[in-house]
Amino acid sequence: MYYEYGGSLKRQQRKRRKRFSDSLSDETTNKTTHSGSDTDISVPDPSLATGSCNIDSEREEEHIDPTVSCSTPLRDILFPSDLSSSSSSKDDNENEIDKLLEGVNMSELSSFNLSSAHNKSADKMAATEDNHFTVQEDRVHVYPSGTFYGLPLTVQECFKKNRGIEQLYDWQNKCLSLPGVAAGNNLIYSLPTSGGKTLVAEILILQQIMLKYKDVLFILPYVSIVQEKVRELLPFAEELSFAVEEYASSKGRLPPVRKRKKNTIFIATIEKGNALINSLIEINRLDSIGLVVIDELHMIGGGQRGAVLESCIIKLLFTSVSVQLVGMSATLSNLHEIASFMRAELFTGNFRPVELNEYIKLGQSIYSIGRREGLTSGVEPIFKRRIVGSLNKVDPDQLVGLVSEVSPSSCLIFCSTKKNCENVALMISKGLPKSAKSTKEKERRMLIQQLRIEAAGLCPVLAQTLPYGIAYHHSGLTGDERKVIEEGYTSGILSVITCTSTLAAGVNLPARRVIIRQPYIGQDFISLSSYKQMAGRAGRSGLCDKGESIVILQPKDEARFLSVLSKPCDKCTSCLLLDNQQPFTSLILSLIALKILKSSSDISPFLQCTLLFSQDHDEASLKKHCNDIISSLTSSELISLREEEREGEKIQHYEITNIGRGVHKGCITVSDSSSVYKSLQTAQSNLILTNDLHLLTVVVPNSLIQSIKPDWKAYFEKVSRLSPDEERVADLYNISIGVLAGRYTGRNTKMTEGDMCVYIRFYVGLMLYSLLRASVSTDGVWVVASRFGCSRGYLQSVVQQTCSHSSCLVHFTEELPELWPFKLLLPPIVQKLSYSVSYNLLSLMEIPGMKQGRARQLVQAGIRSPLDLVEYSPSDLSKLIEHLYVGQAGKLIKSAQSLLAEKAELLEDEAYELLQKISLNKR
Ligand SMILES: Nc1ncnc2c1ncn2[C@@H]1O[C@H](COP(=O)(O)OP(=O)(O)OP(=O)(O)O)[C@@H](O)[C@H]1O
Repeated sequence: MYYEYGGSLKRQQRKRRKRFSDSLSDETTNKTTHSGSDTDISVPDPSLATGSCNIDSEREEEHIDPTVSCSTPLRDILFPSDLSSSSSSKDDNENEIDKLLEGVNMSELSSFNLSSAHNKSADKMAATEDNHFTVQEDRVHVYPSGTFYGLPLTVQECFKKNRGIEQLYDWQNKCLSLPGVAAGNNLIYSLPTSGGKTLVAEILILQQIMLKYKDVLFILPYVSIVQEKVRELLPFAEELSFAVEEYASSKGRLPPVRKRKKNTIFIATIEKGNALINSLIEINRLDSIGLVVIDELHMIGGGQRGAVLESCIIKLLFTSVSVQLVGMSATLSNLHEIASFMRAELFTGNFRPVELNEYIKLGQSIYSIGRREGLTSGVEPIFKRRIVGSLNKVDPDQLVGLVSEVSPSSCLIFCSTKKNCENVALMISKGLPKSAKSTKEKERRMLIQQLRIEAAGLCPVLAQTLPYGIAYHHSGLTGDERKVIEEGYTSGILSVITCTSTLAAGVNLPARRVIIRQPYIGQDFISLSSYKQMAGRAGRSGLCDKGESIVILQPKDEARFLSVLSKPCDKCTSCLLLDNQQPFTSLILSLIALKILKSSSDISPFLQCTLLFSQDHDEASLKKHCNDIISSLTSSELISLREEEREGEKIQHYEITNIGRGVHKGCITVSDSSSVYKSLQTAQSNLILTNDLHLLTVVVPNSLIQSIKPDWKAYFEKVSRLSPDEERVADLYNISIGVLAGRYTGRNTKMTEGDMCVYIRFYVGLMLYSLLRASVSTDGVWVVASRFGCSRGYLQSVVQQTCSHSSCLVHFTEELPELWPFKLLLPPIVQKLSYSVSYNLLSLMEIPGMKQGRARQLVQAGIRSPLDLVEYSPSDLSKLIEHLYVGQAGKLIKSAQSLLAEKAELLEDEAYELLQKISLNKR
């Protein structure tokens, strides 16, 4: 079935024209009453609507639609072009709209591939293979002149000023000019790493925020990337007057407070994004979201997290609210399948602004990865050159030579293990000539100082490598250490980073040369998508004019590596049926809780919204899975059923129970639900609150218990030194010092699986407890990690996971009145854990970019809160705080100011929302 671009465009034009006309008549007939309660000022606001100017007229000035006449001075500033003087009459506006929507022919898009899987405006329909195909698109959407893709020219200025971007790449322009994209259809686009995909998403986001006045959800895969994106968008938010909110780790309010004056970009991890969508569906506010952007869409095939992402998309497809979905990826092979699932237009290309040359190194020779003339399939090495210098025992891969060749340009070296990263960093620093230390000597000394102060310590390996401009980077380092190293590398103080594969996906650090030391990640052979992620870090526009990647191969790995390269990228398959269909079970429970899946008659349309269905098409077997799940949810009392007979057919109606709602709200796995409930019930009848040890042991997530191997010696020693109050907690869990001694000495190793879980739970509880007690000292995390025989980064990740689980338990217990004490006791635990600092630092740690060491220095100088901090000028603060440079001081003060302004605005918005509810109730 061919997708009629022209035909559908006409329909969209008519629809859109109607929308614009409606909004125009609203504008002209009732200037003060807008649809949507957030802009309805018919409700009096005694506290805010005083004075000559009311809040909503301010809002109108801030959000100007270029297609609508407006006489405010701000419009003239934002749209200096002829548009600002367009007539306000409805007919003229309709003509203007016609002009905006008119498509014109364009030359062939030979290097791009466009297809459409589904027209978003069409009714929900079964996604079948023949719904999509590739077409040569011959029409483009033309944006009004004097605008930047429909946006005010200030947006263009912002990109120039903050990113140095003068002009869009040809593909970016073509993608944004697709009529379907401009009309709000779903979109998937796939280009190589560094192709500039994010910019397209950002322009689409700004169009929603500034032209359609909708909020946007931007889903990114990792906490670090979310935080980086928040930092990147803050200057835009300030200049263009929108809000940016972080939804990662313990941050992000559910449901979000509705803002009156601004629209918001919620930047979220997959899990938080899903929770945000749930919360908005629950309060009937999903329509405040106009667009959901998903970066690294291939994550959909990535196990449990992939299943959460798929569930999130399914909810958006299955609700009646229309939200535009945009997904991007560099490594998706079954794009058509995913596009069919997401009912999305597809745009693919091979553009890379900076050339990437890919090599392999075998022995002393470098080969280009290529296709020799006449070769019909696969790739093969083409000899390029020999590396000068002999192989030696210390540096058998000639890494020192490979790094020196590009020095002082940047180089990333991917290693298969964390230990290997440290060893390679040390080896290279020893192999370089002493003179290498003289480059950027002062800056490197300052960086070392920064690690000591802000990240609370300097590890012996980094102490040796940093003077040479080399660092290692992996999950064993604390978040603060990683941040300092990343900043050092981005600013050019460091030129070499040895890292594990997580850096390729989790941090945006480009390099002139990327070296992959072995084609392995841990024990596993490298996959094509991991290779592409790593190699793709080489060469970024603005950084260098070309990039190179070199994979070091041993002869035994050569054939296997070349075969990986010649295969297509990994296929993304649905993960809903993994782990005994747990994700599918959670999704169904969630849909019932959200009242989207109400009865057995909704099953079929729901299934057709799943990736499972797009990939499998076997509705009968999927229905069977659903029915099994419904039965198991009923027998575990998470839902209840009511049967009805309609026209001779039996219909089952689904109803969520209290515990079911708790499980859904707390994002608890259904299989864990009864054990979580029981453990809270048991704990409640014996709560020990004379210290935090009991509560901390209660909130340890089951998933952690399965992955931790205790250091039995440390465990034994710790338990032997417990205070009487702490011993009472150990007794509650039946922790025996004799058993611990047996494990430690290797004599008594027998233990049931259940007992082992209890012992590990208490062990993790002790780790967290020790950390909170040690947090009064600067190096708490270092001391506790070494005491428990783990890395400080790992300890932080244990804290992070426990924090997330504790937040889940708070939501779980909120729905269960019988577990009321936890609703009150857990939030302070989450807060303490999330920063792992003593109470007196908590307020300062809320400032974005604040590191623990710096917060301690500030408190010692009498600055205890963001409010105290904003009293200072950058130069005074710099004089007061040792090793804080004026620039850094200025940044901290600015962050504190933004935080306070944000909090004040939030309070205002909350008050307004409350007043609005009161006044509605009175009517
Ligand atoms: N039109 C442009 N002109 C100049 N630089 C650009 C342009 N578009 C993007 N860039 C820059 O190119 C770099 C890579 O862009 P971006 O991060 O968007 O790529 P990507 O395709 O999203 O890569 P990845 O798959 O690694 O996330 C960034 O530094 C970005 O600012």
